[in-house]
Amino acid sequence: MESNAKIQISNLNLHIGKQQILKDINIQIPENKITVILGPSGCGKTTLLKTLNRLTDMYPDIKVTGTIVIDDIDILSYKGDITQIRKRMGLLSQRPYPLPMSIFKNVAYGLRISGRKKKTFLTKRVEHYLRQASLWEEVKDRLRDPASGLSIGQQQRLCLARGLAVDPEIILADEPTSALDPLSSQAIEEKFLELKDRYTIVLVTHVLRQARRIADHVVFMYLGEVVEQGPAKEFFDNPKEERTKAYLKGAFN
Ligand SMILES: Nc1ncnc2c1ncn2[C@@H]1O[C@H](COP(=O)(O)OP(=O)(O)OP(=O)(O)O)[C@@H](O)[C@H]1O
Repeated sequence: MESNAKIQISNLNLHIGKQQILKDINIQIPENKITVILGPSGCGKTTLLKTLNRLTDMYPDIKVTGTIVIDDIDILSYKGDITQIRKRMGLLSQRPYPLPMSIFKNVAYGLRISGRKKKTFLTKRVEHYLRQASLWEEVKDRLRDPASGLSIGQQQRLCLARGLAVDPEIILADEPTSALDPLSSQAIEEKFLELKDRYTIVLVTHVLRQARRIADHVVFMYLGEVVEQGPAKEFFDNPKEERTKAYLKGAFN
């Protein structure tokens, strides 16, 4: 394994019923970098992301083989409490899903379930994570209002704050800007660039321009396979595979 690989995926295969969705995937995801998983619709990006925190456990007809090693633990064969694994990863989905409660409680939720209930502690930490997600200034005077009253872009930043509050090491983001306006998208991208010093970020997107703006490392998938992967500069400036070259030219977006 590369010395700085945070996540090592080896020989990963995933079937849903008889259909093979992921085919012999081998990926090294470097620590404290933004790894972008790129590829056309239906190539398996979201499914791959779901295997990383074992969300695939929820589907009885999914069969997964191979290994996903995170800091020396193969999370696929891990028999302990899966929430311990999931707690190490914050998840951002395409559309924000704030909990049906106040802005404050949304962020405090993760802290509360891990047993931190003291009011003064919660107040400080909620401010801290809202600042980290660049939302504090916009919401500090209405922390008790329902989160559903925020704009979609604000809700996504709230979900980021909620995710950060459980103190993860990894952020998994599935097209987190696809429902956002350009300014809100930019805010999320800038946040990721800032956060990568402290977190390993895995971002699924099919927006090439976004990948060019923020990726350190790129994994290009097509029809359930990894076609090519490597440092972003090399990937964009000097792609090796014909399918990558075609994709970068916009042949099958
Ligand atoms: N629960 C499921 N049951 C059956 N097939 C599924 C299921 N989930 C995903 N698939 C299939 O697996 C393939 C990969 O889907 P996935 O959502 O991972 O692709 P994607 O690259 O994320 O696509 P997009 O960019 O459109 O979100 C698709 O052919 C999809 O139809």
